[in-house]
Amino acid sequence: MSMADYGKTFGLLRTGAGQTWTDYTYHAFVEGLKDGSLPRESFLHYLVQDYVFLVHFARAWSLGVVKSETQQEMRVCAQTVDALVNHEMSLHVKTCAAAGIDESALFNAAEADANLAYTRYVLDAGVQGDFIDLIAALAPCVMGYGEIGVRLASDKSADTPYAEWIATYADPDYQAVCATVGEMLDDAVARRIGDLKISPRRAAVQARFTKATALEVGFWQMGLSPQ
Ligand SMILES: Cc1ncc(CO)c(N)n1
Repeated sequence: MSMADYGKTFGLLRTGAGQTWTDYTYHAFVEGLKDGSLPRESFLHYLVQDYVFLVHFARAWSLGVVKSETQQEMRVCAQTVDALVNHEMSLHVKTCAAAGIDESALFNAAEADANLAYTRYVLDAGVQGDFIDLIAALAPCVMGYGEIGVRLASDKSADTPYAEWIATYADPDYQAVCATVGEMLDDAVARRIGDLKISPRRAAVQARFTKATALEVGFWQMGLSPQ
Protein backbone atom coordinates (compact mmCIF):
# COMPACT_ATOMS: atom_id res chain seq x y z
CA MET A 1 0.00 0.00 0.00
CA SER A 2 1.38 3.41 -0.88
CA MET A 3 1.61 5.90 1.94
CA ALA A 4 -0.64 8.93 1.81
CA ASP A 5 1.15 12.08 0.65
CA TYR A 6 0.50 15.04 2.91
CA GLY A 7 3.20 17.30 1.49
CA LYS A 8 6.93 17.94 1.54
CA THR A 9 7.13 19.80 4.87
CA PHE A 10 5.06 17.19 6.65
CA GLY A 11 7.27 14.45 5.15
CA LEU A 12 10.41 16.18 6.41
CA LEU A 13 9.01 16.67 9.93
CA ARG A 14 7.60 13.15 10.08
CA THR A 15 11.00 11.67 9.21
CA GLY A 16 12.63 14.04 11.69
CA ALA A 17 10.38 12.76 14.49
CA GLY A 18 11.94 9.29 14.00
CA GLN A 19 10.90 6.57 16.43
CA THR A 20 8.41 8.89 18.17
CA TRP A 21 6.27 8.87 15.01
CA THR A 22 6.25 5.06 14.99
CA ASP A 23 5.43 4.96 18.72
CA TYR A 24 2.41 7.17 17.96
CA THR A 25 1.04 5.52 14.82
CA TYR A 26 1.69 1.91 15.95
CA HIS A 27 0.75 2.38 19.60
CA ALA A 28 -0.82 -0.62 21.39
CA PHE A 29 -4.11 1.34 21.51
CA VAL A 30 -4.06 1.66 17.70
CA GLU A 31 -3.24 -2.01 17.23
CA GLY A 32 -6.12 -2.83 19.58
CA LEU A 33 -8.51 -0.82 17.38
CA LYS A 34 -7.17 -2.70 14.37
CA ASP A 35 -7.62 -6.24 15.68
CA GLY A 36 -10.55 -5.47 17.97
CA SER A 37 -8.73 -6.47 21.16
CA LEU A 38 -9.01 -2.98 22.73
CA PRO A 39 -11.37 -3.23 25.73
CA ARG A 40 -14.63 -1.34 25.21
CA GLU A 41 -14.06 0.45 28.53
CA SER A 42 -10.73 1.85 27.27
CA PHE A 43 -12.31 2.94 24.01
CA LEU A 44 -15.15 4.81 25.75
CA HIS A 45 -12.74 6.41 28.20
CA TYR A 46 -10.65 7.55 25.24
CA LEU A 47 -13.69 8.80 23.35
CA VAL A 48 -14.92 10.98 26.23
CA GLN A 49 -11.44 12.45 26.65
CA ASP A 50 -11.15 12.91 22.89
CA TYR A 51 -14.36 14.92 22.86
CA VAL A 52 -12.77 17.30 25.39
CA PHE A 53 -9.61 17.22 23.26
CA LEU A 54 -11.56 18.28 20.18
CA VAL A 55 -13.07 21.26 22.04
CA HIS A 56 -9.58 22.63 22.75
CA PHE A 57 -8.25 21.47 19.39
CA ALA A 58 -10.97 23.53 17.68
CA ARG A 59 -9.89 26.51 19.83
CA ALA A 60 -6.30 26.00 18.61
CA TRP A 61 -7.42 25.88 14.97
CA SER A 62 -9.42 29.04 15.61
CA LEU A 63 -6.16 30.64 16.70
CA GLY A 64 -4.93 29.68 13.23
CA VAL A 65 -7.61 31.98 11.82
CA VAL A 66 -6.28 34.74 14.09
CA LYS A 67 -2.63 34.12 13.05
CA SER A 68 -3.19 33.57 9.34
CA GLU A 69 -1.63 35.97 6.84
CA THR A 70 -3.29 34.86 3.61
CA GLN A 71 -6.82 34.14 2.50
CA GLN A 72 -5.88 30.49 1.85
CA GLU A 73 -4.59 30.11 5.42
CA MET A 74 -7.70 31.69 6.87
CA ARG A 75 -9.97 29.55 4.69
CA VAL A 76 -8.19 26.27 5.57
CA CYS A 77 -8.20 27.04 9.31
CA ALA A 78 -11.88 28.02 9.26
CA GLN A 79 -12.69 24.87 7.26
CA THR A 80 -10.82 22.72 9.77
CA VAL A 81 -12.75 24.27 12.67
CA ASP A 82 -15.94 23.38 10.77
CA ALA A 83 -14.75 19.79 10.11
CA LEU A 84 -13.95 19.33 13.81
CA VAL A 85 -17.00 20.95 15.33
CA ASN A 86 -19.64 19.87 12.82
CA HIS A 87 -18.33 16.48 11.63
CA GLU A 88 -15.68 14.71 13.73
CA MET A 89 -17.31 15.52 17.05
CA SER A 90 -20.61 14.00 15.91
CA LEU A 91 -18.96 10.56 15.79
CA HIS A 92 -18.05 10.99 19.45
CA VAL A 93 -21.53 12.18 20.36
CA LYS A 94 -23.21 9.32 18.47
CA THR A 95 -20.96 6.53 19.78
CA CYS A 96 -21.16 7.80 23.35
CA ALA A 97 -24.94 8.23 23.15
CA ALA A 98 -25.22 4.59 22.07
CA ALA A 99 -23.24 3.70 25.22
CA GLY A 100 -25.52 5.83 27.45
CA ILE A 101 -23.21 8.88 27.75
CA ASP A 102 -25.03 12.07 26.74
CA GLU A 103 -23.52 15.24 25.28
CA SER A 104 -23.66 17.24 28.51
CA ALA A 105 -21.68 14.46 30.24
CA LEU A 106 -19.14 14.76 27.42
CA PHE A 107 -18.91 18.52 27.69
CA ASN A 108 -18.50 18.35 31.47
CA ALA A 109 -16.06 15.42 31.58
CA ALA A 110 -13.05 15.89 33.89
CA GLU A 111 -10.02 16.43 31.71
CA ALA A 112 -7.16 13.91 32.11
CA ASP A 113 -3.70 15.43 32.65
CA ALA A 114 -2.32 13.93 29.41
CA ASN A 115 -5.19 15.60 27.56
CA LEU A 116 -4.67 18.96 29.22
CA ALA A 117 -0.90 18.83 28.60
CA TYR A 118 -1.37 18.17 24.90
CA THR A 119 -3.98 20.75 23.97
CA ARG A 120 -2.48 23.53 26.08
CA TYR A 121 0.94 22.81 24.59
CA VAL A 122 -0.53 23.29 21.12
CA LEU A 123 -2.42 26.44 22.12
CA ASP A 124 0.72 27.89 23.68
CA ALA A 125 2.76 27.11 20.55
CA GLY A 126 0.32 29.35 18.71
CA VAL A 127 0.15 32.07 21.35
CA GLN A 128 3.93 32.29 21.71
CA GLY A 129 4.95 31.68 18.11
CA ASP A 130 3.75 32.47 14.62
CA PHE A 131 1.51 30.54 12.24
CA ILE A 132 4.26 27.97 11.46
CA ASP A 133 4.83 27.18 15.16
CA LEU A 134 1.10 26.61 15.57
CA ILE A 135 0.66 24.42 12.48
CA ALA A 136 3.81 22.38 13.29
CA ALA A 137 2.18 21.52 16.64
CA LEU A 138 -1.22 20.79 15.03
CA ALA A 139 0.05 18.67 12.11
CA PRO A 140 0.81 15.43 14.01
CA CYS A 141 -2.80 15.28 15.24
CA VAL A 142 -4.36 15.80 11.84
CA MET A 143 -2.05 13.74 9.64
CA GLY A 144 -1.26 11.07 12.22
CA TYR A 145 -4.92 10.09 12.44
CA GLY A 146 -5.10 10.24 8.64
CA GLU A 147 -2.22 7.81 8.36
CA ILE A 148 -3.62 5.51 11.05
CA GLY A 149 -7.06 5.54 9.38
CA VAL A 150 -5.70 4.54 5.97
CA ARG A 151 -3.50 1.76 7.36
CA LEU A 152 -6.17 0.32 9.64
CA ALA A 153 -8.83 0.42 6.92
CA SER A 154 -6.70 -1.96 4.85
CA ASP A 155 -5.24 -4.10 7.68
CA LYS A 156 -8.10 -4.36 10.18
CA SER A 157 -9.68 -7.61 11.35
CA ALA A 158 -13.00 -8.25 9.68
CA ASP A 159 -14.71 -8.43 13.08
CA THR A 160 -13.20 -5.42 14.87
CA PRO A 161 -15.98 -3.45 16.61
CA TYR A 162 -14.02 -0.26 15.87
CA ALA A 163 -14.65 -0.24 12.10
CA GLU A 164 -16.69 2.97 12.30
CA TRP A 165 -13.89 4.79 14.12
CA ILE A 166 -11.42 3.57 11.49
CA ALA A 167 -13.74 4.58 8.64
CA THR A 168 -14.01 8.15 9.99
CA TYR A 169 -10.29 8.73 9.52
CA ALA A 170 -9.89 6.70 6.31
CA ASP A 171 -12.81 8.63 4.81
CA PRO A 172 -12.01 10.69 1.69
CA ASP A 173 -13.37 13.80 3.44
CA TYR A 174 -10.91 13.40 6.33
CA GLN A 175 -8.09 12.53 3.91
CA ALA A 176 -8.89 15.71 1.96
CA VAL A 177 -8.50 17.75 5.18
CA CYS A 178 -5.04 16.16 5.69
CA ALA A 179 -3.98 16.90 2.10
CA THR A 180 -5.23 20.50 2.32
CA VAL A 181 -3.48 21.12 5.65
CA GLY A 182 -0.26 19.60 4.22
CA GLU A 183 -0.43 21.88 1.19
CA MET A 184 -1.12 24.90 3.36
CA LEU A 185 1.87 24.01 5.56
CA ASP A 186 4.12 23.85 2.46
CA ASP A 187 2.86 27.25 1.30
CA ALA A 188 3.16 28.78 4.78
CA VAL A 189 6.79 27.60 5.05
CA ALA A 190 7.63 28.87 1.54
CA ARG A 191 6.13 32.26 2.40
CA ARG A 192 7.77 32.80 5.81
CA ILE A 193 10.88 30.59 5.87
CA GLY A 194 11.84 29.44 2.37
CA ASP A 195 13.73 26.15 2.44
CA LEU A 196 13.06 24.67 5.88
CA LYS A 197 15.91 22.16 5.46
CA ILE A 198 18.56 24.89 5.57
CA SER A 199 16.69 27.35 7.79
CA PRO A 200 17.86 28.37 11.28
CA ARG A 201 14.23 27.79 12.33
CA ARG A 202 14.30 24.13 11.36
CA ALA A 203 15.26 22.73 14.79
CA ALA A 204 12.60 24.74 16.64
CA VAL A 205 9.86 23.79 14.16
CA GLN A 206 10.91 20.13 14.37
CA ALA A 207 10.88 20.34 18.17
CA ARG A 208 7.25 21.54 18.10
CA PHE A 209 6.25 18.70 15.79
CA THR A 210 8.12 16.02 17.74
CA LYS A 211 6.79 17.22 21.11
CA ALA A 212 3.21 17.17 19.81
CA THR A 213 3.84 13.63 18.48
CA ALA A 214 5.14 12.52 21.89
CA LEU A 215 2.04 14.02 23.52
CA GLU A 216 -0.11 11.93 21.12
CA VAL A 217 1.71 8.83 22.46
CA GLY A 218 0.80 10.00 25.97
CA PHE A 219 -2.82 10.43 24.89
CA TRP A 220 -3.09 6.82 23.65
CA GLN A 221 -1.41 5.68 26.85
CA MET A 222 -3.99 7.58 28.91
CA GLY A 223 -6.72 5.91 26.84
CA LEU A 224 -5.42 2.47 27.79
CA SER A 225 -5.93 3.12 31.50
CA PRO A 226 -9.51 4.14 32.33
CA GLN A 227 -9.77 5.77 35.78
C1 LIG B 1 -5.83 13.03 20.43
C2 LIG B 1 -6.30 13.23 19.05
N1 LIG B 1 -5.45 13.55 18.08
C3 LIG B 1 -5.87 13.76 16.81
C4 LIG B 1 -7.19 13.65 16.49
C5 LIG B 1 -7.67 13.84 15.07
O1 LIG B 1 -8.46 14.95 14.96
C6 LIG B 1 -8.09 13.33 17.54
N2 LIG B 1 -9.41 13.22 17.32
N3 LIG B 1 -7.62 13.13 18.79
